[in-house]
Amino acid sequence: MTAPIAIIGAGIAGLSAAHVLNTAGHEVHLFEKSRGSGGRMASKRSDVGSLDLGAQYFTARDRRFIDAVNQWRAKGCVAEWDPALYQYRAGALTPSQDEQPRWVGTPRMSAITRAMVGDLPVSFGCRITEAFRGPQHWSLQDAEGHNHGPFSHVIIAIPAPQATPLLATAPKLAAVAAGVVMDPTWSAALAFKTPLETRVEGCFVQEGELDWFARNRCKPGREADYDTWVLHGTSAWSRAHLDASKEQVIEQLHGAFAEIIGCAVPEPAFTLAHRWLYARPAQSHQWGALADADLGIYACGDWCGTGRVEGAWLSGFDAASRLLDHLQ
Ligand SMILES: Cc1cc2nc3c(=O)[nH]c(=O)nc-3n(C[C@H](O)[C@H](O)[C@H](O)COP(=O)(O)OP(=O)(O)OC[C@H]3O[C@@H](n4cnc5c(N)ncnc54)[C@H](O)[C@@H]3O)c2cc1C
Ligand SMILES: NC(=O)C1=CN([C@@H]2O[C@H](COP(=O)(O)OP(=O)(O)OC[C@H]3O[C@@H](n4cnc5c(N)ncnc54)[C@H](OP(=O)(O)O)[C@@H]3O)[C@@H](O)[C@H]2O)CC=C1
Repeated sequence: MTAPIAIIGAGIAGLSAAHVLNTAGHEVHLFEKSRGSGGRMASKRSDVGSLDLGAQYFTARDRRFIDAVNQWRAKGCVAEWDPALYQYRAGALTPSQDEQPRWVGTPRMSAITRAMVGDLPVSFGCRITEAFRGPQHWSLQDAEGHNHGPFSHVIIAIPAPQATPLLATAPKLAAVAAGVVMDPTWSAALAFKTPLETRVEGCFVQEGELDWFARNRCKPGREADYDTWVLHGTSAWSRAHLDASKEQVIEQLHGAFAEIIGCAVPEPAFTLAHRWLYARPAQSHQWGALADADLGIYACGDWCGTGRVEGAWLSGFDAASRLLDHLQ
């Protein structure tokens, strides 16, 4: 019997790879350090409903990804989001509608990876710390010292700085991953009992602390008891405030939002902040995925491509396709 393929990371890249391999008849096993799937597409359940603190929406430009999005739409876990878009630049907030289709998971962003997991075997709450290559097979060690294996191949689908130590057996791949810089993003959520008197539903911000903010509850399927907003700091601001307290971050981003939004902003009934240490690669790459076919180890994730949801999905697809090619 052939040993299964190990996939480390149950974000969209790891699950995209798992789907390709599973469809081709291969047994896979996923390892995920968190309690649920999704990674940076996860949603936070809170007293004011679930909040998309990471990815806000995604676009689909590649035909293969468009096909996947259409399948998710048919299953009901994705819907189009057509917000009233604005931009803020040179001190002015102006409408900035465009024709670009934008997609979100429904009823929350995490619904997509939840559907992708389906019946696949996943070990949740299991952080892999080492990957060893024996004479024939791979084995993995987790943070509690447990061993997992044997596996025929390993796909590492986690952010580059976290992937680097797991690629120690393949020094060339490790060196490439080590050279990838990933920028942080501070995310804050505010919830108001009384809706803010504004038409804005999403805003690209081109100056100051903020990069983007959106009215979370206007996305399809979201709970609507509170008027919920998600605010993202720029990479530069987030890096400069990496060690700030959550209270300081909420205060500053709330203040910046109140300056821009152009209506009265009362004290929020609920707030939270989340720091994404490895939010996005500082620059795009065109690697697709990294592979050492002789060893049977692969690395993928948004950092191998465009640094977005589509890029992560395509990278997982590419890693799995290369593995299948190498098996032939
Ligand atoms: C604040 C923010 C806003 C964003 N906005 C958008 C947007 O609007 N549109 C867009 O297209 N993209 C956006 N992105 C980017 C998008 O979310 C990512 O490109 C994409 O989700 C990355 O997917 P991934 O599978 O490569 O990585 P991840 O989602 O990071 O998945 C990796 C998974 O591996 C797990 N893991 C890590 N280390 C280990 C380990 N050692 N062992 C086991 N498991 C491990 C993690 O818990 C995680 O679940 C945003 C990202 C952030 C942070
Ligand atoms: N914060 C993070 O860590 C992080 C944020 N990411 C953001 O994800 C979206 C997705 O990018 P994508 O290319 O899929 O979407 P768009 O085509 O909607 O946006 C791309 C950039 O183009 C500018 N833009 C697009 N539409 C408009 C508009 N109607 N009015 C004004 N500007 C628009 C905008 O860039 P600038 O603010 O002008 O620099 C968009 O950012 C995207 O927002 C990323 O920033 C991805 C990964 C991590």
